[in-house]
Amino acid sequence: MGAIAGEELKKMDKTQVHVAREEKILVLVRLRPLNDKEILAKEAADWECINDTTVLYRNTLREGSTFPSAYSFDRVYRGESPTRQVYEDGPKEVALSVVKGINSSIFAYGQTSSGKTYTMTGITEFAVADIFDYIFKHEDRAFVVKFSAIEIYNEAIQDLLSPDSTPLRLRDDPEKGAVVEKTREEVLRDWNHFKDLISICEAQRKIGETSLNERSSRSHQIIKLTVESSAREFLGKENSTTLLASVNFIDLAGSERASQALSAGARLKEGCHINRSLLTLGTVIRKLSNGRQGHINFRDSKLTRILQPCLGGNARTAIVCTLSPARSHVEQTRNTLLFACCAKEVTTKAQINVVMSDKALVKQLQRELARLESELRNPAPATSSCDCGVALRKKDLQIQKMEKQLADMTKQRDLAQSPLEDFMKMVAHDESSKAGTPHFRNRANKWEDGSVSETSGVVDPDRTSFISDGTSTPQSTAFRSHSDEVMEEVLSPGDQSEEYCKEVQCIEMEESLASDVINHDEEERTEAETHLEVNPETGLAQNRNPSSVRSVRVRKSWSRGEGTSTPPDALETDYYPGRPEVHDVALPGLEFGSVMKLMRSDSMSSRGSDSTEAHSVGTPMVGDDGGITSISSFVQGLKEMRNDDIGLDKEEVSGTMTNWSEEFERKREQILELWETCNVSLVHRTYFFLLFKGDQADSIYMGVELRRLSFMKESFSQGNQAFERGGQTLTVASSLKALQRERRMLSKLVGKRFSGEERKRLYEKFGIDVNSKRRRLQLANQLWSKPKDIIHVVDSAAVVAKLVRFVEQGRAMKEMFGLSFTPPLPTSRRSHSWRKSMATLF
Ligand SMILES: Nc1ncnc2c1ncn2[C@@H]1O[C@H](COP(=O)(O)OP(=O)(O)OP(=O)(O)O)[C@@H](O)[C@H]1O
Repeated sequence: MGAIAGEELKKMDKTQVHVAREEKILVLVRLRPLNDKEILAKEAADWECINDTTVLYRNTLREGSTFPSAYSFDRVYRGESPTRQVYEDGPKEVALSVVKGINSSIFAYGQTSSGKTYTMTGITEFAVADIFDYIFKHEDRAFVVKFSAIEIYNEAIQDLLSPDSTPLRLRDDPEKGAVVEKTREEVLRDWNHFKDLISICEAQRKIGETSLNERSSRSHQIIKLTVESSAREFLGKENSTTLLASVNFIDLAGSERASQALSAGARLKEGCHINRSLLTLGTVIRKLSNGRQGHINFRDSKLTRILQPCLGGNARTAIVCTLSPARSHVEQTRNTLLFACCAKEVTTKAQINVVMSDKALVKQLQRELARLESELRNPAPATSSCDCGVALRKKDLQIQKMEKQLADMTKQRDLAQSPLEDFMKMVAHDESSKAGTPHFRNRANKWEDGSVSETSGVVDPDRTSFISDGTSTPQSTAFRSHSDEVMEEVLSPGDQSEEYCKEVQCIEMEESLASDVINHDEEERTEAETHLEVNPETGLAQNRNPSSVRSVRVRKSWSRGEGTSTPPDALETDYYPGRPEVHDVALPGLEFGSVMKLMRSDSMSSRGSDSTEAHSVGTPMVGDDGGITSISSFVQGLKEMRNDDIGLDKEEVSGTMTNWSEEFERKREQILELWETCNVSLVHRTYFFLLFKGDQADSIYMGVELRRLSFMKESFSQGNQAFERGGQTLTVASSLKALQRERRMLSKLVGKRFSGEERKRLYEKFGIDVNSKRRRLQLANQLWSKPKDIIHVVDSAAVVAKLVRFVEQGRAMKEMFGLSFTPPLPTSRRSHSWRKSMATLF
């Protein structure tokens, strides 16, 4: 079967050619008169058709019922309405669709004894008569009408034309749906033949007596007429086509209450099957009426499988719902009406079914092909405008796609730019701070000249500085820990405001550290809290809750304060592809590698410095941002210093070579002391100490370090600023302040890097009471504090190395960084016990 095509179809008038017409199921309601039994029982007729479409429940005794009393359908029929009228008003048109190649179904639904068989018998006869009539009137067409009939009895399919009671099988056909196999089909010859076949069916159909119906149908009966027709003029020709459709006349068994039908035994069993299959039908109809949402359980009964095409498929369908008006059946009547209400919402999609001969099909396809080829060769104006439309639509799609790509790329660019812009702002701020005009603003708190809003109360646990409301100047509210007090005299107002800005900028990075503090054990919490003790001098209150510290943290800063020369390049490892991860020394919160890169490069250019920050060595390695420099930046700084003319000549180098072992010890002692005097970063000391252990190739670095430190010491002792490379300056105070900050940062790592047991051993080793408060800070303060005690030095280096995740790899590391200045000479291994110490310490 297929769509309408072919010569023959050209003969059909336009109204006949409806392809896949969608329409609602036609629903009629027929009210029968009270039967003799009901009259005898003086039953009241509670239902009445008040017009052609509405049936009304008239029971004054039941007023106040929640059920509706009026129901409307396509047509309703009162008891005295003849079946002919019922047929003519709707089922006729539906049934006669079959002669035009459209499948159709008419079925009766209702409770037992409501008049289904009475109605369907009439409708079937009228329809067949009309079909015959149509055939007689259309002599130009050759018709073939086939008759078949089945019943579904107790969920078994029986052929009503066959005496064989063997159940028929139901098979799923991909095109036709459920097909009953081996059904006997009779070609109808005439009216009489039809009547004979109907008689056979009536004789075969299971009828039983119940208290409600003497001749109660105990099965669902389906009479099927299949109508084929072809135009006579094309018969036998290769271009002939055939219209093929079926009409089903379905007389359902009636729902019944066992108590009312007084059924028992076989009747009761039949009733169960009937009710179950009708229940499935009701469910299917209800789901279909809801718009086919979800699974529809057609396969739950043979009835619904067979009826599937009638219920929303390729068929026109009419349902006649039959009712008993008797008061005793009011519930069953209501159920029927509810079914009818659902059914009228169900839509079917019928189409004309055309069967083409193979030859006709080939010819049809050839014609279609020729037409398309001709269109291609000679595009009509209409066609070309159509092409233009298609091209335009394509272009539109392309534009839409490109616009989306553009939007995505813009988003990506903005994402990449935002950290850069942030940094630019910071740099700008840095510059303006230097110029003495601090004007930093952060998201949470508006600062002007270093003040902060009342609600914020920013507390930096590291600097233990407190910033209060606008009435308190940074100077007056500066709250310092004991270690910061020494800085008092060196902080100018400008310095302070800049420092505050930087602190806020640092907050984001420090947040991770703070959260470590918060999330660690109680000991850690105690330390963090005691860190924020009230300044007894100012008596200013402050927020001591670490979580409030976190809440105001805003942004990481990569700028550095003056006097702190450690570069903010803890992620410098990004510039050393392939470097073992173990060399990366970065504090928590420094995982913004790409951001760092951007900021770093921009920072340098904005300052007009020639890599100043990356080249500074030896000064405290924790900047204002709290970051600890990486080993790579440390090495970079060493190389720069080595390459510069700092007064070392070859004679000096070669002279020291002669007795290098002694020279090394001597220089190392000096360096250790100078580190302490000049407040050199503990991380720097650790790197240097662990990298340079006595190889002659190290001599140049030892010399450079010694000279640099000596110069620094001299400058400090004269009260001058020690210069750092690139114009950076360093004072005793600023170097000490940075060193103290570094100690605090390191103290926060103690809980992360060492287990509880290891910490306990460390406290004991460094003479710290394991139950004392702020013992981690005590430990950090102890590190590298005894330059003359080599055991202490070795232990300190081991602790710091672990805190910053530096793993000494001796020569391999140095060579990797290209630190050998002179060709390697035979090494005289010193008996430094640091390795041993590292192993036993933790
Ligand atoms: N509209 C009607 N006018 C007059 N008599 C009717 C009408 N409808 C039904 N009857 C009569 O009511 C009785 C029951 O009808 P019928 O057998 O058609 O009911 P049914 O719904 O098919 O019952 P079941 O489901 O038990 O088979 C029959 O005697 C029939 O003649």
